[in-house]
Amino acid sequence: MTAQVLAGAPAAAALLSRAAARARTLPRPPGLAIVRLGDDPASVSYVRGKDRKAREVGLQSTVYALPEETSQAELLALIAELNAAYDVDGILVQLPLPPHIDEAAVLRAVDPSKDVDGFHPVNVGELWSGRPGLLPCTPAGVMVLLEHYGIPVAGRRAVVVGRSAIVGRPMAALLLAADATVTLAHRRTPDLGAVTREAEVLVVAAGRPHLVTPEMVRPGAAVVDVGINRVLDAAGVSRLTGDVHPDVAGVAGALTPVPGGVGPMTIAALLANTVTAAERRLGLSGPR
Ligand SMILES: Nc1nc(=O)c2c([nH]1)NC[C@@H]1CN(c3ccc(C(=O)N[C@@H](CCC(=O)O)C(=O)O)cc3)C=[N+]21
Repeated sequence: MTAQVLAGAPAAAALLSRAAARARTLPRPPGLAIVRLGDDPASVSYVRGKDRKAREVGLQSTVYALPEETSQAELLALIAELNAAYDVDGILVQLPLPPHIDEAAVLRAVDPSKDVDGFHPVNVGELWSGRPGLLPCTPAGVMVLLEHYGIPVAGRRAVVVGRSAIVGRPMAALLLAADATVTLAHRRTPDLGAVTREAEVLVVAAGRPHLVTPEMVRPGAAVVDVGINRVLDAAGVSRLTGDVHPDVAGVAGALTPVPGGVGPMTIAALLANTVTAAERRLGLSGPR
C-alpha cells in the first residue's frame, strides 16, 4: 500500500475559482500590494508567482520592488501610504526582510484589516481567541487541502511539528478551532517519534530535510509536509525536498508531495484572503 497523494494543484484551483467568483461580485477588483526589498532570488521568484496568480484571479496587483538599502523609515512611509489607499485591500511585505529592518515593527505597521498574511498581532490574537480575522496563508491553505480531500479533523489527534510564528503556531490554532486534539511539538520535544506516532493528522513544518521517517508515523495517518528545503542530489543538482522522508508514503494513508503540495495552497490562500479583506472593507460579508 502506498499513501494517497494529496496534490495541491486541484485543491488550489478550486479555492482560486471560488475566490475569483467572489471577486467578480464586488463593485471593483480587490487590490493587492506586494512589497519586496532587495534581490534575493527566492523572494523575487515567489513574488512573481503571487503577482501572476493574482492577475489570473482578477485582482488588481501591484509589486513595490524596493532597493535592499531602503531604510526602515522609508518602508514604514510606504506602508502608511498603502494603509490609507482606498483601492488597496491587501498588503503583503515579503519576508525575510534585510537585517537592518525591524521585522516585527513592520508587521505591526500594516493595518490589521489589510493584513492578508495574518501576521499582525491583532490577527494572531483573534485567531487564538477563536474569533479568526485574516488567517496566515500556509496554515489556512493546509486546512483547505485537508477539506478538499475529505480528511476529517474534528475529534482526531493532530500533531504539529515546528512552532514558528508563520506556520506551526497558527497551524495548531486552526486545528484546535476545527475541534482536533492538538499537540505542538518542536526541537526540544523528547522522543519526537513517540509523539508523532500518536497523530492521525500530522503536519510537519520544522525546516529540517527528511526529519520525519516511517517509524515516526502511525499507519494510515494523513501527513502534511510543509517543508521546502533546497538540497543537492547525488548528481550535485539543487532540488526541493520536504521535512518528511519519501519512504513515509509506505506507512501513511495520505501524504502531500514537495513540491506540488502545500506551496500552491499558500498562494491560493493569500489571494482568497485578499478577496475576504476587500469584501469586509467594502461592507459585504464573505464566507467564514
Ligand atoms: N510575507 C510573506 N508571505 C508569504 O506567504 C511568504 C513570505 N513572506 N516569504 C516566503 C514564504 C515562502 N512562500 C511560498 C509560497 C509558495 C510556494 C510554492 O508554490 N512552492 C512550490 C514550488 C516552488 C519552487 O519550485 O520553488 C511548491 O511547493 O510546489 C513556496 C513558498 C510564501 N512565503
